[in-house]
Amino acid sequence: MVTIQETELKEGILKAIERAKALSKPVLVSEVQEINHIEPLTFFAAGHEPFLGERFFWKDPADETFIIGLGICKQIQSDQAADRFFLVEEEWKNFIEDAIIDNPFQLNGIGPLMFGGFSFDPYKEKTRLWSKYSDSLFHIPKFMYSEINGRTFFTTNIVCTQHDDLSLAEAVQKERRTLFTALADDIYQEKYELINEDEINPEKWKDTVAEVVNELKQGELNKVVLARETRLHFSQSIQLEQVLMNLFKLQRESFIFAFESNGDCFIGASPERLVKKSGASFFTTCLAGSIARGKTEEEDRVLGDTLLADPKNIIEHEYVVRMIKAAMEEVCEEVTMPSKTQLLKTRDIQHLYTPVTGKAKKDTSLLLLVDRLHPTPALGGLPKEKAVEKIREVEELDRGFYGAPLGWVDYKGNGEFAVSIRSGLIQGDEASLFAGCGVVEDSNPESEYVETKIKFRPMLTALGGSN
Ligand SMILES: C=C(O[C@H]1C=CC=C(C(=O)O)[C@@H]1O)C(=O)O
Ligand SMILES: [Mg+2]
Repeated sequence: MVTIQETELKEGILKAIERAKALSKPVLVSEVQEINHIEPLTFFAAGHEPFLGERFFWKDPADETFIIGLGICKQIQSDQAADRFFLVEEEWKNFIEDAIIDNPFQLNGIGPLMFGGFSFDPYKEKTRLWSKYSDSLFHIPKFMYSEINGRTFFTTNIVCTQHDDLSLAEAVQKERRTLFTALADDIYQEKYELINEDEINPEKWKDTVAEVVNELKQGELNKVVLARETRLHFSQSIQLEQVLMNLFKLQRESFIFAFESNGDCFIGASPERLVKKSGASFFTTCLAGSIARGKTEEEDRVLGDTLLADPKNIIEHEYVVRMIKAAMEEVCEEVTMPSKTQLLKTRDIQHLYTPVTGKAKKDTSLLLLVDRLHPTPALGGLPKEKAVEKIREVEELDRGFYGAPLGWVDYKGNGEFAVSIRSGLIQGDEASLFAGCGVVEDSNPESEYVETKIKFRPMLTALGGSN
């Protein structure tokens, strides 16, 4: 059994209350302790009772970083479209500025940290589908488990006001003890079955692809990514723990994420990094151009070679490389990337892949890079603004958080954002899945349709819908 030490939480809280009085504003106290290993999913599941609707889960493709948050000690939320990345960063900085932080460890992803993301396009007309997620939404958890390069940590975050007293420490310690006791429980399991899949207007979607191809031929636009939705109905409420467990088993080489908000949950397994910051180093990814996996090793290799040599996919990928390289060169002193395009393979699909790294110029923040990169031509198109306008005009779908930056930033400014593809929105006994594809001059609507069908597969399988 994992135990937690009763620490100097009281001292921190007393200090924070004093500071809250002096500054006349709430003050965060954050305490980090190194603990024994806990299965990340067990930790997430232990929050089922006390923190349902207030949890998040994050795993990176290399299994170097697992971050799971339970409860919300502070929310950063806005529907303001202009300067949204900058505004979130400002609010985050203000919040941690006067915090009392007890963290003796020099690692990223522990201590005060905000987790969340942004909508794809805050200027797109909203529907009810995404009513639980504002255009910018971040949670600072109450309790957080981090596994960083094999070491495991527990963070407690408490916001103290001038009206609080020491009873706050007792309440938090009690909550912590209850949580650690729940770790011994079995993961709660429920039997739910897919009863019906409703693809939203596939024929109309193909017509839109054809129309956009015609426009691309006229030359003003080079590429537009078009996405679509499929709606699933289940026999009873979908059990998130189960879905996460399936993603965990089947999509290990991807980012795996879940982000609950007011009863809904945005969840997925994305192979695409938007950007990671560790000190002055930035890591980003060009991922575009797709083909199916083979049934045998030989067939898989042939498909991979076909993809690497296919002119339509090469150009689809090249537009992404061009844009990301230019964006990185603007904010970095040096930018490194391999000269040859590589393949990235997940269980259901393979992609053209070019990793890009850079050493940032002084004072370049993670959210500044997010602003420069989002949406890359892997989700928007080229030229960026015109492509996003085209999507806004022709796409039926309300993308919400799909295809947008989702991830975390810690109090030192380090963190990581994935591009939240291969994802879905779970709403009780229903779910919407999203998938898109890069439309270029040589695109064929039927093949793009088939490509999006493959891209639904990771989530569909995790939900028990196909294999
Ligand atoms: C838009 C999606 O994938 C993007 C990422 C990789 C490959 C893509 C493609 O080949 O079209 C897409 O640009 C999605 O999965 O919904
Ligand atoms: Mg494609």
